[in-house]
Amino acid sequence: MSTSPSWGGPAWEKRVRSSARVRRASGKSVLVTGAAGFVGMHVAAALKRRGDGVLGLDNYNAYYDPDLKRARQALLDRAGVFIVEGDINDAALLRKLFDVVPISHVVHLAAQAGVRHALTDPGSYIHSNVAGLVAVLEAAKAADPQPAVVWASSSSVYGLNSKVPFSEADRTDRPASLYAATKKAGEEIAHVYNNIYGLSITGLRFFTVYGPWGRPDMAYFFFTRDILRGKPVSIFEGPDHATVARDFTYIDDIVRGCVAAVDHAGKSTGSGGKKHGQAPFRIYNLGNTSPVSVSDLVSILEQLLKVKAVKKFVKMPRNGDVQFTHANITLAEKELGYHPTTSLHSGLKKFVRWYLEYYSTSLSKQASEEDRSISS
Ligand SMILES: NC(=O)c1ccc[n+]([C@@H]2O[C@H](COP(=O)([O-])OP(=O)(O)OC[C@H]3O[C@@H](n4cnc5c(N)ncnc54)[C@H](O)[C@@H]3O)[C@@H](O)[C@H]2O)c1
Ligand SMILES: O=C(O)[C@H]1O[C@H](OP(=O)(O)OP(=O)(O)OC[C@H]2O[C@@H](n3ccc(=O)[nH]c3=O)[C@H](O)[C@@H]2O)[C@H](O)[C@@H](O)[C@@H]1O
Repeated sequence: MSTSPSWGGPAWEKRVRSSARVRRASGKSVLVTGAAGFVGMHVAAALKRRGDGVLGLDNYNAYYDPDLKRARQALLDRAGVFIVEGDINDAALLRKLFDVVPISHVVHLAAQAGVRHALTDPGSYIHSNVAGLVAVLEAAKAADPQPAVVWASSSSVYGLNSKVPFSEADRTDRPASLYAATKKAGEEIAHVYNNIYGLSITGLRFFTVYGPWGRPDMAYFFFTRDILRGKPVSIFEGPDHATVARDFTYIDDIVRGCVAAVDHAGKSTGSGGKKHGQAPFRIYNLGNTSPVSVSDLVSILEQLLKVKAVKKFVKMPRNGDVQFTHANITLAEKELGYHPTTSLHSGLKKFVRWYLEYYSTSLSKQASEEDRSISS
C-alpha cells in the first residue's frame, strides 16, 4: 500500500506560495531550513519583518523539547511564515519547494547541533550535517533560478588550535568533536558545489549563540534551570585548573550578521568574490570578540536570578569540548558591516527575563531530566 506524503496538494502549495511572497519590491524570497530552531526562528522573523518572502523547513526532531520548537512555529505562523514539516534529506520535497516558488536565497540552519551529544548519537550528525547539506546543495544546484546559499558552520571547526583569536584563514584540520568534523566537512563540500556548479555560498562560523528562545541543551540554559532548582552546576576546567571560556554571542547580533550575509551573497566584491565568472565562496566568523569564562557566566546568572549556585568545579571531560574560543571578526566587520553590540550581561538579562516570564511558566513542564541527559 502506498502512503501519500504529508506535503503537496493545492492547499499546501497555496500556503507555500503565500509564505514565500515578497512584500517589498526589493525583497528576497528565502527558504530558511531549521526554522523551528533557535537561530532559524529569529532569522526567519527578521527577514519577514523587513519584507522578504520567507518559507521555513524543519523536521521537529526530538533532540530537545519539541514543544519549544512548536511554540517557535506558532510565533512564526502569526508573523506569516509557514514552516513545512519535513527532512532536508527528502530530495523530492526539496525539488517540490523549488518548483512551487522561485527561491532567491537559502539560509541553511537545519543541523544536528551540540558538541557533546555526538558521543551518544554520532549517526544523527552524519544524517543532518553531511548527507542533509549535500541534499540541500543538490536541490539548490538544480533549481531555476539557482539560489545563493548562506549556511551555518561553527566556531568548533577551529578545534585544537591554540592561537587566538581565531581568524578565517587559520587551521581547521584538527577538530575535537564529531560535530566539528561534520561542520568542517560541510565547508569542504560547500566548496565543491561552488567550484563545479557555480553556487554562491557563504559559510558563517557562529560562536556559542545565546538568548531568548534558546536551546535547552546549552550550558547557559540548563545552568539557569539548575540554579533555580538548587541543583549543582558543573563548571569545566582545563588542565591545572585552566579557565574554560567562550566567545558568547547574543542572538540579535547573529541575526544581523545572517541578514547582512544574505544581502551580500550576490555581490562580487570582497573576499571570495566573483573571479572569471565564478560565483563567490565566502566564510566569516560571527562572534563577539570578548570571551567570558564559564565561571563568570555562572556568576552573572547568580546575579540576575538572585540565587546562589551550587558550584562543582570539574576537570573538563574528554567530550569534544575545546577550552577556549575567541573570534577575530575583522572580515565580517569589513564586508558585512557586522558589529556585535551586546555584552554577555545584558544579553543574559534578556534571556533570564524570557525564561522566567515565559518558558518556566508555560513550557518547561517535562524539560528537566531529558535535557540534562543530552547535555552531560
Ligand atoms: N546555537 C549555537 O551556539 C550555534 C553555534 C555554532 C553553529 N550553530 C549552527 O547554527 C545552526 C542553528 O543552530 P541552533 O542553535 O538554532 O540549533 P537548533 O537545534 O535549535 O536548530 C536546528 C533546527 O534544525 C532542525 N533539523 C535538524 N535536523 C534536521 C533535518 N535533517 N531536517 C530538517 N530539519 C532538521 C531541528 O529540528 C531544529 O529545529 C545549526 O547549523 C548549528 O550547528 C549554532
Ligand atoms: O560555537 C559553536 O560552534 C558551538 O557553540 C555551542 O557549543 P558550546 O560552546 O560547547 O556551548 P555549550 O554547550 O553551551 O557550552 C558552553 C561552555 O560551558 C561548558 N560547560 C558545559 C556543560 C557543563 O556541564 N559545564 C560546562 O562548564 C562547555 O565546556 C563550554 O565551555 C553550541 O552548542 C554548538 O552547537 C555550536 O556549534
